Amino acid sequence: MKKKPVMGLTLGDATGIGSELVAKTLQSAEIRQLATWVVVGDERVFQQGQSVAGLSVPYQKIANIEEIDSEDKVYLIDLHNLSPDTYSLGQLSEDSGQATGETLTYVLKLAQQKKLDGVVYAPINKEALHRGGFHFQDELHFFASLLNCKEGFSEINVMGDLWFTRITSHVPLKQVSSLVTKERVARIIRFAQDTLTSVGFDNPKIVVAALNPHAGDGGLLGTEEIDEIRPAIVSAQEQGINVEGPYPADTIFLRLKTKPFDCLVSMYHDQAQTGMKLLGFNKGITVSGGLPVVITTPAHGTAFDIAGQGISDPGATEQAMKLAVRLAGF
Ligand SMILES: NC(=O)C1=CN([C@@H]2O[C@H](COP(=O)(O)OP(=O)(O)OC[C@H]3O[C@@H](n4cnc5c(N)ncnc54)[C@H](O)[C@@H]3O)[C@@H](O)[C@H]2O)C=CC1
Ligand SMILES: NCC(=O)COP(=O)(O)O
Repeated sequence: MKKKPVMGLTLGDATGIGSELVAKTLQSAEIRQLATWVVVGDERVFQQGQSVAGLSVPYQKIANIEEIDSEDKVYLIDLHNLSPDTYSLGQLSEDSGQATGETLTYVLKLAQQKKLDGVVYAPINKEALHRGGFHFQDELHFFASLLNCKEGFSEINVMGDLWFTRITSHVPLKQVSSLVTKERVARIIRFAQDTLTSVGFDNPKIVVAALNPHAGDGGLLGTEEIDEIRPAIVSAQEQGINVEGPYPADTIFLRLKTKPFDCLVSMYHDQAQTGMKLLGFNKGITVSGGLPVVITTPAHGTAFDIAGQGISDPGATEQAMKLAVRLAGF
């Protein structure tokens, strides 16, 4: 039995803060002893990250995963697919997006073959990934396609003991209302229940946000609560799920302060992400939930405005690494 998991760690979009974050996190002895970390990406990008962070990470370069000879080293698989001469930090690059997609493909295939116990990716840029030739609405759909998953997946955010998931995610706001259906709400409530149970929650308490101002005010301000959300909640309650709502979204974080819910189901991306990120920008994690491979990432993005300055906070990436190890069963 292995004492430590073998975890893939990608550098994210090279134009952002990803390689700097990877260098900073691997500087921590606590993080290094958690797993055998296998950095996958271009060595020159990794070196750029170390230089921006002002530190040097000891690692052993290997040609493939079979060359790992110790649980206690950091390894690098150099894909040699992106030279820092071809992009500028803080500026979107198609080349970098293409390398990001190639790197994630490589690392997910290793995980699919059980040669990695999980994957942590430093922040990527969705637009660059798309322009680089990976035509998916977001990385979750890209991962699902690579792993041959058609349904049953969704983003999950984790902030300490509080979990979040969403009825809609990376879609234009004008599509949200049509996607808030009874079936979808019921499915995501069930997804939240199953996810939290699988990580050890006993009878998790789930709260569901409304879509409209003041939960629609009896239909005056919108009818999705009456027609779609409430019936889905009632149906979930009848199946024994400990779920409440819909509650007005503008005060739902206040409710979380006074009543200890375990999971908030929101209707659209910014509804919960805004509050979640305010709770601790340096702690939030995103999990690609419902896939056969453990995949985590920090909840923040590529931060082009500070790329190359060495001031990025590695806290959320460290949390993503710790959670990935836990989800991998170690
Ligand atoms: N983990 C991932 O792969 C994620 C990727 N993204 C992608 O990142 C790109 C940029 O997204 P934005 O909405 O601009 O959000 P962002 O999170 O990149 O930046 C928002 C603000 O937070 C600051 N910030 C972010 N991370 C920080 C850190 N570790 N330390 C200090 N300050 C930090 C930035 O400087 C900026 O002012 C988009 O393409 C988005 O899709 C967004 C969230 C997660
Ligand atoms: N890459 C994960 C991701 O995009 C999650 O962040 P968010 O866009 O949902 O805030």
